[in-house]
Amino acid sequence: MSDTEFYSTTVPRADTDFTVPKRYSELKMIGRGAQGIVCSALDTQYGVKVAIKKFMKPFQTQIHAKRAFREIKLMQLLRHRNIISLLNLFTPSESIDGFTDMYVVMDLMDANLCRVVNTQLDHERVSYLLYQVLCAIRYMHSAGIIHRDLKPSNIVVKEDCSLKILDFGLARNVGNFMMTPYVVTRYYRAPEVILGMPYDEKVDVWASGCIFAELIKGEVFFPGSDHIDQWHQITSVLGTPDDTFIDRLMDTVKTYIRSKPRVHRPTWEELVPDHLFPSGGPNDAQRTREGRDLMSRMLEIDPLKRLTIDQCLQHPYVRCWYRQEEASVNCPETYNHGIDEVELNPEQWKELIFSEVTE
Ligand SMILES: O=C(Nc1cccc(-c2n[nH]c3ccc(-c4nc[nH]n4)cc23)c1)c1ccco1
Repeated sequence: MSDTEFYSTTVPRADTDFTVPKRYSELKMIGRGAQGIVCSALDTQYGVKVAIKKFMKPFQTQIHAKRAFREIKLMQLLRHRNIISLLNLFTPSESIDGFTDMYVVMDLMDANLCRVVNTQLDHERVSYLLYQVLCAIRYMHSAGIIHRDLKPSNIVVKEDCSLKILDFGLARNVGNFMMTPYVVTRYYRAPEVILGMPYDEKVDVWASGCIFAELIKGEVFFPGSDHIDQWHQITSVLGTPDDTFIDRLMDTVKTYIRSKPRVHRPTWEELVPDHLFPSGGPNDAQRTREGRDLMSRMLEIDPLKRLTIDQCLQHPYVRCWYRQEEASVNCPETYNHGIDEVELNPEQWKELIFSEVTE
């Protein structure tokens, strides 16, 4: 197998050790994801800092295996400055019999967007962060991928305000059933997903709009406690949608919504008043008007009325950042969703993932 020299090191605070090639040193724990533990490290071969994520027995269950395999395939397929990239992939196991752990090496960023949403950001930073989210999502759509689970915890940033999307959301046919103790965050789920309607790329525009509103408001815009409450939050803030949308719903849902008292539609000046936006800059008043306008067109309950990603990128609030190489570049290949539908047993997943890691 590989002629790489490995060494084992216990990472402070992490309840597991990392067995990695000697080129990686100074491992420090930085986070714990649903699939495994993440460390920062120094890649002495290039003199750069990297993030290393350890997947423990990624083939143990169908859900873990499918998600791990999909994540690797997508990181290999998607090459965009606003999407986390795969720098290295390895396992210390010499043979498939001993194969247990897999390690993924990625760009190291400075923080999760969760850490940033409740800080006071000026229009320049807010619009630049939003622009980068839109570029990443547009690029994923060009590869035939709809994220469906975009949220601040899946986004990482650097001091210079550069941003990368961390993961690739949910596979098409996977519901949001997860046995792990992690709570599924639904605050960013589009109305059509909550109401079980057919959905398309517009679901990612909704999520981006929710993240934008959170950056401005400093707190979650639609904090639903569960599925039904998520719908209540949305309608209590935006008002009951008009009949053109409700008529397209399934009868049971239509009856339910019509059974509720109609909520009046507030103005967007009432929803996000000026004082929530950055002020004090020379053209902040103009930027606030542009920002509120874009937000209102992203957070349209009816996906048919909601802006497309390309229309968002052309909006004055973010158009100032527009550059072809990131805002209109397309992924040269489309993702083969067949991978998401394949059902394998743990032994088959183990072989498939091992071959992917060692090829
Ligand atoms: O904490 C620091 N950085 C930090 C903070 C939060 C995320 C990342 C991060 N960068 N790259 C990644 C790739 C994957 C993940 C991931 N988290 C779950 N799953 N995957 C996370 C990252 C990095 C730090 C301290 C000193 C210098 O940086």
